Amino acid sequence: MTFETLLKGRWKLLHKIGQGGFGEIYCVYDLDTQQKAAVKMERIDRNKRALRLEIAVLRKLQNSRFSAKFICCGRNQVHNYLIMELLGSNLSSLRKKQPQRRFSLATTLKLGIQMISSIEDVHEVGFIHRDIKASNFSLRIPKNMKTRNPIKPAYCCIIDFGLARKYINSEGKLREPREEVGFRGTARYASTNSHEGKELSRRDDLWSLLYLFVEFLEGSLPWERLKEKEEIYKIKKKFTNISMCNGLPEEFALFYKHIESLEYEDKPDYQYLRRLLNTTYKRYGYDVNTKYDWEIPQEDLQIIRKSPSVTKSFDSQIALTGTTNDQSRSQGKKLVSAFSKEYIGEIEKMNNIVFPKSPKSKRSKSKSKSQNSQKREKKNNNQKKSLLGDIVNNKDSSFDEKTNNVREINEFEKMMKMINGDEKTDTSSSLSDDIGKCCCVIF
Ligand SMILES: Nc1ncnc2c1ncn2[C@@H]1O[C@H](COP(=O)(O)OP(=O)(O)OP(=O)(O)O)[C@@H](O)[C@H]1O
Repeated sequence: MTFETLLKGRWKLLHKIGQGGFGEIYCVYDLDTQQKAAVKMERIDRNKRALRLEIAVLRKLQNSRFSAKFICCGRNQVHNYLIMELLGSNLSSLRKKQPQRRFSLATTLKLGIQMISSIEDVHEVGFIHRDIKASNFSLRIPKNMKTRNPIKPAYCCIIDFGLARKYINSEGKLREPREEVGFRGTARYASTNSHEGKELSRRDDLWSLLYLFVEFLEGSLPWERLKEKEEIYKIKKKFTNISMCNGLPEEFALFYKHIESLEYEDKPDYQYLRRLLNTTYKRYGYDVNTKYDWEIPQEDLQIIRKSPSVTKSFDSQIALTGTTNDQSRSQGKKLVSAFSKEYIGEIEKMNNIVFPKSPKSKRSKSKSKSQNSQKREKKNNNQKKSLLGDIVNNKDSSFDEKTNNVREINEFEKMMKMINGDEKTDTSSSLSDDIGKCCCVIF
């Protein structure tokens, strides 16, 4: 290492825990208190300096439950550095470790409520974060939550203020928006205002948060595979409307409506947004005992891992928590991922490409069938099964008498041909496959 490994003669550098565009994060050991901490280091010779701003914001946030504790800052020959409370995993890496890379509804809501509060606290001290994304939220290590202070520190903390901007002046008044502003933030989560070079305000942090919720619940964002800002913008623009909340509990649409109604100067109603998530949480039967996904034992997680959508994750939570509320169960069924399918099609169209279909998309396709069509399919399959039974038992029965469905007749004729050896059996449409499908539906 090119820098001294003992900072201020007290903090010993242990190992690297993070790397971002602005600096490197290391775990350090405090020789005085024998506690671990985190240090963010920024090279002095860097053109862009962000650490100073970061330190300023972090210091202002010291009364917030949702911020890492500031310890000290300093500088050596090579680096400026900030020493702060050591936090745990960030939400991006946690999500990626979950089955299908998504959080359950319960975990999303629990985190979401804290994330709203953490953003509110940043706004309260006069800054907009401008880079809201999952890797900028980290969990507090549980032992750091023990405190004599009556206000218990929160579990989820907001970090990284390198792109923050003051939106109020020294008199506490809103700063005039600039005419033209360069893009700020991370393309995947940036609001459309940011793509359009507009001055960002409090509402834009919440737009990014809404994208994050969709990503948490769906496992990805519709523009996930796009790299170019302009392309991401085109898709966002097309779909940044209420339909992005399709398949999510209706409170997310209300969340959407609220932030959509906000102008540059408006203060968001954070309390209302928290209440929305809290209402969803209760409506689905979750309570204080509902665990975060990473607290659920591996064997129980297997149930969730098998599930193709949020609906199933939700059902698994019910199974795990023992809640048998029929109403909330049926509401949970509404949580289907119509959203992603719609977007993937659009991205393919715009870019003239076809993404390989994953098993998941096939599953969600079948899942999106309405109950009626599922019933119809079951009835048809029953007919098919009884017909097959008739064939096997050599009963004299004509398919026309059983059903008028032309598709079924075609399938039946195909089967007859195969039985009579007129048509080659292939893996895509074999009689055994058809029988297999019938069995799947019936058993
Ligand atoms: N106090 C902390 N304790 C533990 N880990 C931390 C701490 N601060 C940051 N990290 C980890 O380091 C990663 C990068 O930190 P941070 O986002 O502050 O750096 P950055 O250079 O601004 O990153 P980016 O360019 O991605 O915005 C975080 O995602 C987090 O996992």
